[in-house]
Amino acid sequence: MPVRFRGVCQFVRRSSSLEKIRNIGIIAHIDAGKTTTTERMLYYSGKTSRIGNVDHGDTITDFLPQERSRGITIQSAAISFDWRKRGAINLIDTPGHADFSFEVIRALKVLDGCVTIFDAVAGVEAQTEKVWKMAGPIPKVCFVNKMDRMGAGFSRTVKEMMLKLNTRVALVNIPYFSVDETTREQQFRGVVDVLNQKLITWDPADPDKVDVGEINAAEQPEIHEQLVSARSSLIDTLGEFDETLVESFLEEADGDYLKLSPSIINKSLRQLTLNNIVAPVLCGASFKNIGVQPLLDAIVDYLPSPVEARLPEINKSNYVMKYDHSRGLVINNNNNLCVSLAFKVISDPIRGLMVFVRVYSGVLRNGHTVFNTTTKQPFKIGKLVRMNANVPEEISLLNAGEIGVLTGSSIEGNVSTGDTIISHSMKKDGLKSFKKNDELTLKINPIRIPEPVFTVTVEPNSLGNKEAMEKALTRLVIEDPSLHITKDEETGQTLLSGMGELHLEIAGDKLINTLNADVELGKLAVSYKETIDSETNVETYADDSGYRISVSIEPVAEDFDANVSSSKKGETVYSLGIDNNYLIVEQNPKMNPDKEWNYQMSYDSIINAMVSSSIAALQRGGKISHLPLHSCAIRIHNDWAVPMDVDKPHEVLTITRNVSLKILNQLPEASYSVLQPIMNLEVTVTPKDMGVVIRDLTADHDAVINSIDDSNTPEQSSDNILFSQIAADQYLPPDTTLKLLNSGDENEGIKSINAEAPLRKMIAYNKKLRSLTQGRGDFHMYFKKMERVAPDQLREIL
Ligand SMILES: Nc1nc2c(ncn2[C@@H]2O[C@H](COP(=O)(O)OP(=O)(O)OP(=O)(O)O)[C@@H](O)[C@H]2O)c(=O)[nH]1
Repeated sequence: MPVRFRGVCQFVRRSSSLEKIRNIGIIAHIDAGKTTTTERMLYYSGKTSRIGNVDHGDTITDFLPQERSRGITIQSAAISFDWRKRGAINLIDTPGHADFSFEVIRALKVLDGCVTIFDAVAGVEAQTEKVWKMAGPIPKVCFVNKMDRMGAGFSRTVKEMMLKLNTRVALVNIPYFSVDETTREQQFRGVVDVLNQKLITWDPADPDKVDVGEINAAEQPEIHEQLVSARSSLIDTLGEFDETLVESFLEEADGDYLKLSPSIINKSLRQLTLNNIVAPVLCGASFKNIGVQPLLDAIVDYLPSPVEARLPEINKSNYVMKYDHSRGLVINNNNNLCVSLAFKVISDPIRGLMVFVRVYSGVLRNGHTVFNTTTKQPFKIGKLVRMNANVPEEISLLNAGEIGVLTGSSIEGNVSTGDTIISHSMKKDGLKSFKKNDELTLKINPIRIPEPVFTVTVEPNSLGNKEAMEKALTRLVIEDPSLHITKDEETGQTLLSGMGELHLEIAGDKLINTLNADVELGKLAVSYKETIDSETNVETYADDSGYRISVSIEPVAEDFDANVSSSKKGETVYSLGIDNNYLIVEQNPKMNPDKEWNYQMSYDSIINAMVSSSIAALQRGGKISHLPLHSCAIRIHNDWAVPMDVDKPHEVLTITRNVSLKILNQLPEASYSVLQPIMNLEVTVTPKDMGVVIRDLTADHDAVINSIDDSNTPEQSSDNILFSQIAADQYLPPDTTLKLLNSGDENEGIKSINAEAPLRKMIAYNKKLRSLTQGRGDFHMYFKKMERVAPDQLREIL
């Protein structure tokens, strides 16, 4: 499929002032319309000359063959475009399927704002709730999409937003319907612009025809009444938090809701959105090309520029971080300190390794030598590019606040997802100007990797293929760190673990068809783990050459937070990356890297050796079934020491590993437990199917039912009593086409069953639900926690 970007030269993008840049993501439940909306944004911005369609497999951002054939987004795609000279938007279209949540997590790490899309028929769906929570304090604009569908409910969806997402809303526009002359049915035609008091309608036959008209109170009394109510409600909401707006309302507008100027409302709404106090809401039907231009305006009007975004979380509490309007973020008062985060790595068959980075401070330049503070290695940047989905555009530099890609053979093996990169903004080889134990140890807090719950065995089809298989697997994990490779110590088999059935299916497909590995994948199995229930002994290794390492291992809680614990005086906690495992190093005053360091080995290489050996020891597994250990912390006590004259960390690695294995072995089998993944389920069914589905869930799937809600009216909890009151006070226009398709039949009053169940009981449940409900039921499942397996179930599992 030829790429259809408009314009001849895509290689020069005007450098935009920082205030105009918007680094945003589109997040939502699967199928809400993220890719369809992105495609319209590209078209209306002038970036493309034709509108692609998800259902025809020809959109810009879903460019992987698997995405095009399945009609779903699998990986986040980044694209940059300008909007009416007002904004330079860097947009990441994220996947909605729960199995690809890591793609959303890593995109959110580098984004300043997001657009959350809602399906107006389905309302606030399970994965939308999840990604909304994941986005946390990131400012959000909401878009109620698919307003053209039968059963769409704008107000019902907005009410759900308040109740399920506990957010205050500000209706920027509300839907406009008119009667179709041939069918005599109400049809979604456009929106009422609440701020500018205009009626905006789109021509269904021509995507470029938009009509902006006045609203005449005498001729359109109903619409006018809705406009007055919506505007009053909007101003009242903003007024609760913004005294300046109230003053303008009383003095300049004489208390008349229609007189307050759009610019004053906009300014107030922008500030409250940036502070995450309210979420602006708009509506449309992207598929019908309705409502996308106002959404683009809202992105520029309400979402932050890189000089207004929240500050990155770094490991240096003593560093000052300040925004400068021309330079962007300045860290540690050093204008030349360029700090970037690698948030995504892909290997392209033509261009080789490509590393997506977000520059937080300073300027990242082509050809400069940079320092990876995670691996402690310097390397040279080859080319810098900006990606337009899968089409690169060469650039010479990236300013603070921008997102781009590092390419070239010199980056190969030097940078992975989550690494922090430091460089000098002006000098090519300027690393010497940074202090070894200061700027060069600065790290942006790591990207959280979610728990893998499913595993498959991967076997080479012939022994000669083993090396190629391992190489391909390493490549796979470099691109997607939510996939994990481990070895079964007993059978010697290679295991590939991931977040769900689809995740592993796609990974297997990529391994065989893209990375050309000649392998066989085994049957899907649940990832079980073991943990320890009590602390081990403290075991000390000491010898005459100067090594002294005392180790003990302790269980940690499921919600253990390494960052919080690290702030405890006298110890540093290092996450081991997977399985909620950690290394805790107690400070030895005699071995302080911040003071004079006279050792041949660097402090970091000692810690790296301890981390590697801790991972190896915990992977060796527990005593019940040699399953990898989970929720454990290896503690290095404060008497540790290494010889001054040894320059390789090999001994540290061996000693830590052997001592850890010894103390784990001393622990009796009764002190070990097996853990299994427990999943949250949300099953949506018609009342007719509810009985049979609940019976099946409890009898056959060991599910515990937590609640049964009307799918669109969340259960009342103490958390949302406040928001129930807020929802009751919020003006919401009548839902014009609320009637469901086939209304009057059993589809009315869809119920949502919220339950939890062990993952091992839920394999292939989708297929079973479809057969139980003749295809009417829908189901979503995501990881909740690891839970100890009761002794009577152990035999069944093992
Ligand atoms: N009727 C209607 N259908 C829409 C609209 N927007 C999207 N769709 C359809 O909804 C389906 C899903 O659209 P996508 O854009 O792929 O949704 P998505 O949120 O990107 O999906 P994932 O990335 O896979 O999570 C497709 O069949 C679209 O044609 C809309 O405004 N109206």
